[in-house]
Amino acid sequence: MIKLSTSEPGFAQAFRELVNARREADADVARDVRTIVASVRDEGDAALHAFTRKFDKHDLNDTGWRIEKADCAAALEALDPALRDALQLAADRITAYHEQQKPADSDTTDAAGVRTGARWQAVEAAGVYVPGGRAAYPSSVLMNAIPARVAGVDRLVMVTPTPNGDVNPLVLAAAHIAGVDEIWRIGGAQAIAALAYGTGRIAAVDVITGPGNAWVAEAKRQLYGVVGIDMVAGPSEIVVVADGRNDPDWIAADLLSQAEHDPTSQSILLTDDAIFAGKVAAAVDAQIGTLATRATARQSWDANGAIIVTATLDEAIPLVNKLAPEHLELAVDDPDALFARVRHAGSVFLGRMTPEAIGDYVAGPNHVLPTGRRARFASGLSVLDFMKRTSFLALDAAGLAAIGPAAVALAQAEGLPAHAKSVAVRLEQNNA
Ligand SMILES: NC(=O)c1ccc[n+]([C@@H]2O[C@H](COP(=O)([O-])OP(=O)(O)OC[C@H]3O[C@@H](n4cnc5c(N)ncnc54)[C@H](O)[C@@H]3O)[C@@H](O)[C@H]2O)c1
Ligand SMILES: N[C@H](CO)Cc1c[nH]c[nH+]1
Ligand SMILES: [Zn+2]
Repeated sequence: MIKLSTSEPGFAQAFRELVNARREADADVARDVRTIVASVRDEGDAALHAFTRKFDKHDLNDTGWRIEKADCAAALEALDPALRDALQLAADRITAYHEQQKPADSDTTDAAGVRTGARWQAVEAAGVYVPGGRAAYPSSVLMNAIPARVAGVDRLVMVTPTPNGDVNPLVLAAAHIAGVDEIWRIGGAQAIAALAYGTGRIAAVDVITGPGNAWVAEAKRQLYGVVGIDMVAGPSEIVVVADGRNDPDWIAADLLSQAEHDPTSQSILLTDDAIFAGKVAAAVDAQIGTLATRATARQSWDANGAIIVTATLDEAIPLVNKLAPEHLELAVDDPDALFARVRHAGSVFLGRMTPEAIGDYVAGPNHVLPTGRRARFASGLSVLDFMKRTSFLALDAAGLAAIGPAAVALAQAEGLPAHAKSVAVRLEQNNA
């Protein structure tokens, strides 16, 4: 963990280095992903079989390639009732939030008599990636699959690695609640390539969504264009802006909640209180050893964690905008005052009683969010990621007479006579 203070002379340079540090795909990951993607494209299921044996340590021919719907129904049935209720509460809240995102079609006729509009439709097939390497993510099943269902996707395919052949029943139960159609026991870059190109067993999809580690994120990036993607959602991140009136233990827990995801995760505290900063650092060290995930959290905190002391909390916000974090907590009395000045963040958690983890599971907004400063230009997963828009237009003779001559003039100026003619012939007939 690095400690910085805006009052120190070397701050600008040190902060630049923090912002520009590459935690995700390095050159080796990009190269390895290219090899994996090419193998799956050329060898299909044989490559999936080999990579699954290598990375997930099981033989798909023994464990089975697919998880059947009946297994998911049985997993839900067998679930501890409290967990079943928790999953259902999460699913209901996520559904309600995402229902509000459904876009409206438009169809208007303007003053020139020209009818224009747009019609939204779901993609036919969507593939959702549910991480499963270090931890199983039933919550990510709901966060991916529910928006797809709300959008109206016809075929919803889920891929998730099952390391050593072990299946997490909660993941299956969540898939049942969310209405997933197909589940394949594959992960990593090979799973993304299989969804993009299709293999003998797995039919290709139109869009792939979901978070994952560096190999998953890089595969999505490389395959964008062959297939649609939501965004690049890699290792988790959190920035907490907190004043000295917070309980250091609470803030330390918030920082560790994202550090425990991945050694390349990043947790950063910004505070205007140097004494509080020291207390949080001590609380992180005290708590880390108590976590079952301590090895991962320790690596993440040591390598990528930061505590930055600012002169005022106002001074923290431009720094937040440079970091463009996946998650931003504003643990202050008047979070809206700071929030008004936040331009770049995937999701913002307002006030002392809104820990980021509540958004990971049950609040309703999506937890699949842009990482690696991509919140500058990307947004969290939504119903729109599973839909596309077709525009349409209709003119009658009067409408064409009103705007056609301008089209002819522009076509001629572009040196495209066939364009000009296709409009002009109709205008001439109108005038005849
Ligand atoms: N941004 C978000 O919205 C969000 C949400 C949830 C989770 N996450 C992130 O998802 C990630 C989950 O990572 P995970 O590892 O637990 O699961 P994962 O499913 O993303 O990755 C596991 C797969 O990675 C591949 N892999 C592992 N080592 C490899 C290597 N050396 N070479 C090639 N491929 C390799 C394997 O194929 C394996 O199946 C974490 O980084 C977490 O922070 C992000
Ligand atoms: N924090 C992750 C997104 O970065 C999502 C998640 C799932 N489970 C726990 N957390
Ligand atoms: Zn999380």
